[in-house]
Amino acid sequence: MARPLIQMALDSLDFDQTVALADQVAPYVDIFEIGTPCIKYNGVNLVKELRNRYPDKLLLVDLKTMDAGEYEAGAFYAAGADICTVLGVSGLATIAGVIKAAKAHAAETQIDLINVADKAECARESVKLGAQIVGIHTGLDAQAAGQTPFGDLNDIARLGLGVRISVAGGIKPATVQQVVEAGANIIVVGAAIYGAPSPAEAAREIRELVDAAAV
Ligand SMILES: O=C([C@H](O)CO)[C@H](O)[C@H](O)COP(=O)(O)O
Repeated sequence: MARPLIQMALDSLDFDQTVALADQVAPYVDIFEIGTPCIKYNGVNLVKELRNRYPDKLLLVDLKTMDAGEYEAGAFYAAGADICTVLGVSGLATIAGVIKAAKAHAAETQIDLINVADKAECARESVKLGAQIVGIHTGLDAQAAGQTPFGDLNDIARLGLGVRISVAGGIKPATVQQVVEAGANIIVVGAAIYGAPSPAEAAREIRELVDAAAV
């Protein structure tokens, strides 16, 4: 099995805390995600800072774009994003716009299936348009209401779409093996790392568990 990637969700609003957290966990993660609240608060300057600091890491900007796809995402790809996210619920025109912006910068697009009613159909159509990553995502509010991403991950993995599948939504050490075995190629972890007494130690543990599960 190919080694799944670990994506660190940087969900603080504070610019300096975000950069400091990235520095702590960098040895153990493959992708830095600038989370949606964080990118809204800090904008392209944070993309540029992390790009300059970590030229060799993948950088995902969790825009969750809902409209004006090409226009909104273009600025973030230009600032150094490798991947931007667009909401599946935005519709195919917006998704196509983000994909167009990504192609212009030799970058990638992730569809976020959060709150999409027919996730299989949305994933299929998005992949046809050229999206490279399908994101299964139980957001923070849905998590607080007791939801998890595991059922959706199994359903989407079974489709065999031939693109990478990302999973997000409360992933922690106890659930890493389950999501790797279900076919996730990108494991997103936020609170389980940034909320731990030692984020670096928590990230190291996740790295070991992901690598062990993928053998
Ligand atoms: O995308 C996220 C959320 O919607 C806020 O933007 C989180 O980054 C994602 O859910 C991962 O964080 P955890 O669920 O805390 O692991």
